[in-house]
Amino acid sequence: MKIEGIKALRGEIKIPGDKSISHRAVMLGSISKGETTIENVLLSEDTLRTIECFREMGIKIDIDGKENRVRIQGKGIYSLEKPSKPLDCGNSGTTMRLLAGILGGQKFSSTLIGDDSLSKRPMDRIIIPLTKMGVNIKGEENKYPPLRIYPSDELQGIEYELPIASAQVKSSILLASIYSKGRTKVIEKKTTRDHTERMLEYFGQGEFKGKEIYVPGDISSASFFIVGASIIKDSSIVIKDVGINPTRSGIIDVIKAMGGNIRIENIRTINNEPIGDIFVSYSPLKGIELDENIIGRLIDEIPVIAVAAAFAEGTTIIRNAEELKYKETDRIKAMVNELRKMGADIEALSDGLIINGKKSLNPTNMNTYNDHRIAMALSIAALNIMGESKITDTQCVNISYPNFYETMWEILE
Ligand SMILES: O=C(O)C1=C[C@@H](OP(=O)(O)O)[C@@H](O)[C@H](O)C1
Ligand SMILES: C=C(OP(=O)(O)O)C(=O)O
Repeated sequence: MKIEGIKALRGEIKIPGDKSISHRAVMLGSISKGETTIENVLLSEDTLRTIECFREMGIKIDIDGKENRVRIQGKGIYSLEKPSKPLDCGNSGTTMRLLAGILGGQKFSSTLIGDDSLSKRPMDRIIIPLTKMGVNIKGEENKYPPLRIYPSDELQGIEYELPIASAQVKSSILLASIYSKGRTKVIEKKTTRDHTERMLEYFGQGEFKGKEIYVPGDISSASFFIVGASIIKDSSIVIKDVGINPTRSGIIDVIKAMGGNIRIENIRTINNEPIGDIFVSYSPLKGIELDENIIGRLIDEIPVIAVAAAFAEGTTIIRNAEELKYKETDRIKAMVNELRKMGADIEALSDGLIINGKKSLNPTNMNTYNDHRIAMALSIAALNIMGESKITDTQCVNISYPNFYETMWEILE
């Protein structure tokens, strides 16, 4: 992909549906009774993996790609059928970790596999609490995929304090608790996204009934354009219908604290999730130190926050973000390597980054490490650099945002 520096980002855009909410809607729809319709669902490689896994287990799911709509014919929490082959989660950590919670309560054996990247990501974080609940789950070296899950006696609710801030671990436990006897309580010291809690409430207690769901635009996908419009002079954009759940909106707080020009209008709630329109325009940014409690509210936005920091005046410090090492790639290492190629002053910490901003950076050749967030963050940096940058392997944007480049071309001037 060749990207040249541009004058501005201008216009009104709509962002595809939230990835986390789309996964959860497909999962809960598949174990509910009756029809669930999901509007504005994200149809990307990751969410299609979740859909395929439930189809493998006998759930009828119709996809209308033109309308971004999915219809699920659910038959209840015990209606899943034994899959005839391993369930392939591809690149998607959310699919593997959340699905393991549901599969733990089934009366059949199953295996969860993933691609090279997912196969290196830690699963002991779910194996440990699920095992405490009575789930019979095994990983390679007790830690890595494939995960093998065997039927077990009735599961027991647990009280569990999350040792790491992870919505995927929390959600895996909550989904297993649907199949458990007694109460489950998950304690988190640091805020992580609460979409599972909100959606469980929306589907109702006891037996889940099929529902209509509208998925808000993904604030993580919006963040690339929020940063782009903040750093590229003369930019002014509107991003319609974005999810602004407070457990996800750390990016807005950070850009505001850096001196960004950003406001939210038309705030309303749809199926238990807040949504609004985000207005962003260019404003000179200054470096800040991120509060440790905000990290869970913007974990996937750190690569693009690093880009904002690279062009800001002064120093930005990000700590308590060791989790970045366990994503699709080591995102600390990837951002340091690639931003340095552009001439940025950036240093890796064991749990974060220190970035001294510069007025301008240089065009160069960059790698994405096949990580969608790295690809999109670097693309935004390239838009703010005079001359032509080249980025290899940008097809990985299909993991979370298949139309990313189309939208980008649409609004650049
Ligand atoms: O629950 C979710 O949908 C997600 C939680 C986060 O992962 P962790 O729970 O591993 O932090 C995030 O990075 C991922 O993109 C989606
Ligand atoms: C880490 C991510 O997703 P997952 O964990 O589902 O692979 C992400 O989308 O940035």
